[in-house]
Amino acid sequence: MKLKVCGMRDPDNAREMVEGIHPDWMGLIFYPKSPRFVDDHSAAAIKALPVDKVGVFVNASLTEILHKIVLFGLKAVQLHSGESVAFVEELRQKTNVLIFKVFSVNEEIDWKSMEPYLENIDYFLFDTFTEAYGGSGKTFNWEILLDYPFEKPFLLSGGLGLENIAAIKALDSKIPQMAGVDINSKFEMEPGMKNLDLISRFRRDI
Ligand SMILES: O=C(O)c1ccccc1N[C@@H]1O[C@H](COP(=O)(O)O)[C@@H](O)[C@H]1O
Repeated sequence: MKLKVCGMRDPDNAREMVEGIHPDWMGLIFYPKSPRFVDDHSAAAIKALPVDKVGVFVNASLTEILHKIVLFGLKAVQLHSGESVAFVEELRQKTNVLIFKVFSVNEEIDWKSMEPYLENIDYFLFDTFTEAYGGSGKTFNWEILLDYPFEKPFLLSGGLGLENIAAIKALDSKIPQMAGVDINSKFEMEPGMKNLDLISRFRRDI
């Protein structure tokens, strides 16, 4: 199962995380209203670390996303708001990084509305709905995902913690398209500062 550790912004904490955990991806949140917002100075320091970086964007312009991809050597972008199909298509044409399209889950998922994105993205990512866009620390009802109708792989997110390991593995065994997990606020000492001991335990047991 792939592992994305999101919301890193302290270069020392990020380096220790990469050296100790070797995640598949590290997420950098470029949304100024997030308590995990990474400024350009810190992102530049993190750029050199040997891990694939995912830029997380909320209501960002195409120009901003393309600029950050080049500036920080991003390998993927996570589109965490209501980006249109046309927006994603244009992004796909202008860059070759992986695209994760987020769908925030409230009570239900409208599978039909996801279909037009299929040809221009690499992963769907399911997160718990929150007015703050992400980082809620809450899980959603994963039963909904048992009806997942596409071949496209997806990542599970939203409030994942050590207490969810057994349930994550059970879900993973039932849905072949589930490619990995995205962890964030449940592994923090404070917003943006990860507890590496907790992440190691998660990595070991997942
Ligand atoms: O973490 C944030 O502050 C955040 C803000 C805006 C958009 C995305 C954000 N984080 C993403 O939220 C999910 C779930 O996080 P959590 O486990 O519930 O804390 C994760 O994908 C982060 O990338």
